[in-house]
Amino acid sequence: MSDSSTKRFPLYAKDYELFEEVGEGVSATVYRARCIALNETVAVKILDLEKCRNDLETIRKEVHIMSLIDHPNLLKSHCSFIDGSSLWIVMPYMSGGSCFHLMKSVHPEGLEQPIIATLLREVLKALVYLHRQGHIHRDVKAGNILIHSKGVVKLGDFGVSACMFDSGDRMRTRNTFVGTPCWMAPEVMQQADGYDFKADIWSFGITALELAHGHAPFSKFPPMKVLLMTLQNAPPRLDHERDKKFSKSFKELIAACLVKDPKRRPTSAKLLKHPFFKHARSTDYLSRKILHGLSPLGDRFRMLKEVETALFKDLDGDEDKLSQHEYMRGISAWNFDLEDLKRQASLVSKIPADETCSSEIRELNRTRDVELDVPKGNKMVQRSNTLPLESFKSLEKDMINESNNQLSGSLLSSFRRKFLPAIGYQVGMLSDGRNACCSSGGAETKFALEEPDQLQPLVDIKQIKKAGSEPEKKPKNGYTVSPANRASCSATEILPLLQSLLVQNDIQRAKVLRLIRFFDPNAETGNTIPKTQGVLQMYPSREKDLLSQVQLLGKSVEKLEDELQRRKEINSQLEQQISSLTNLNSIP
Ligand SMILES: Nc1ncnc2c1ncn2[C@@H]1O[C@H](COP(=O)(O)OP(=O)(O)OP(=O)(O)O)[C@@H](O)[C@H]1O
Repeated sequence: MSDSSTKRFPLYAKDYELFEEVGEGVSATVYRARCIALNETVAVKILDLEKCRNDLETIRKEVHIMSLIDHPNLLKSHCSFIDGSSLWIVMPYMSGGSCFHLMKSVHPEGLEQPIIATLLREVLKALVYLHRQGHIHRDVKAGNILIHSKGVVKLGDFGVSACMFDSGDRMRTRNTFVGTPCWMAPEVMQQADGYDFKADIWSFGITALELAHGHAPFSKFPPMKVLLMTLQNAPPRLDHERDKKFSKSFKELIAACLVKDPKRRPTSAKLLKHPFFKHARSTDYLSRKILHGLSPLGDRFRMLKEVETALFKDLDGDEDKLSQHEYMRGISAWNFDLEDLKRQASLVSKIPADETCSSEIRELNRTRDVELDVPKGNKMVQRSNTLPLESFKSLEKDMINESNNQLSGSLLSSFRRKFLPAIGYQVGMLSDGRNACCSSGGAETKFALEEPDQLQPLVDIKQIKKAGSEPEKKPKNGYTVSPANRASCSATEILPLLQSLLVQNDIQRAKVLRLIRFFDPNAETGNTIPKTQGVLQMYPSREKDLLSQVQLLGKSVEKLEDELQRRKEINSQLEQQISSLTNLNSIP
């Protein structure tokens, strides 16, 4: 790689010749390209700002960090600029691609120890530098470790990084729920106050396991399950039997990183001195061992995309498949809406603390505040009915899978929401036309539109699994309590969940009405929800973009109406079951 630090890269799209696609993120596509004036091969990451999931500040930050960093193991941008409605980031071309893609295409079972040690050492050097500069990367994973044909390793993607020295709003983003769940540290999931560099050390440990096995721990599970498993299970490890080929020092390195209490994790600088890195070799070794003989990055990327398309042809409605799909693509789209998450969790646990709440329910509510295997002093272990962990802990294991599926589904909805164009973007930034990116950050005019997906109900007890050997019968609505189950399920366990279902219709309804009022503050909503067509007809002269938003919204309202109907049916069945359970419970 030639030293490009002194070169001036042009700031116009016409000065670059784009070739094949070599990578893809949520809102960006990466191309191999040539800078015509300098006759240099580069990578150009093009973000479609109209489709962008991030707000301008986030993008501005990524570009800013990429232009400022100066370390051989960090992917620095040559330049960036806006072309039409796209942001172009020009950077060194890493012809080996990412470790994630490398494993997916050539090493599905993972890499050999000396290769892992070499890769991790380089990544760790990048982290030492970043942490010294006060940055937390927050998305360390194989997908963001890029390799050049000469074996040079660089950590990229600063889309969700945060600065420890930020104040005000920027500081708050340090405490937000971003990253990719499989790699996310427990304290990040729990929104611990002011989590720090050590979050990267956890992700680093997970990345080490990912490189060893070819996939990250829990990668086959949907996001909510990953959250639960990370929080509740013992940290993942290299296995004694399965991972015999790896040294004791590797196992120790992973164990040192994957400690739930961040204070007990080593710093990046200390970790760099770990005996495991004695297994590391030169970067030449990397190029000989893993890059030699590989087909060009574009071909590998195209093949992976074809496999992915064949595997995930029909994603509609299948949340588990969608989850796997996003994992396969290796994207960092999992920046959930935390408020969504809390609201959803509160639906699981929120039990009316008023007269409608029986003493049994109150007792359950009190006893569900179970302390889990999480660092002391953390918010999540405090008594609360609105944070997720208590809620899930309080559910019977048999029930938890079902309700988790529902919750993760909703998180994915949250995730899908990021794809919807932000109207504010189109108005605020793109009308300016060409702008040097670093100076464009102030143009944000995004407004908060509560997206339709947010309205999806969360908690649905699809079924209570059978106890004993009685065959399970699933009625159409998916909820059944067989006589044997009734005997094993206490009313105190079931009633809170049933009650939470009862309040959901009202919540959904209120949200639909709010959305209608958003589009027409004067709308006569009363007790009736107008049909979708009605909403569209209200705005015949609005711009195309707004119309497509309304159409999207309309579809969701229709879905919601169906859902409301379905829930009404479930509710009436549940009421019957509540009364039969109450009767059962009253039998001495
Ligand atoms: N400089 C580069 N050289 C070669 N390939 C690259 C380069 N930068 C990125 N890629 C490829 O493109 C993919 C997407 O890039 P990147 O992760 O920066 O996009 P993103 O939209 O930020 O993704 P994410 O969804 O992970 O946030 C990477 O995983 C990598 O495979």
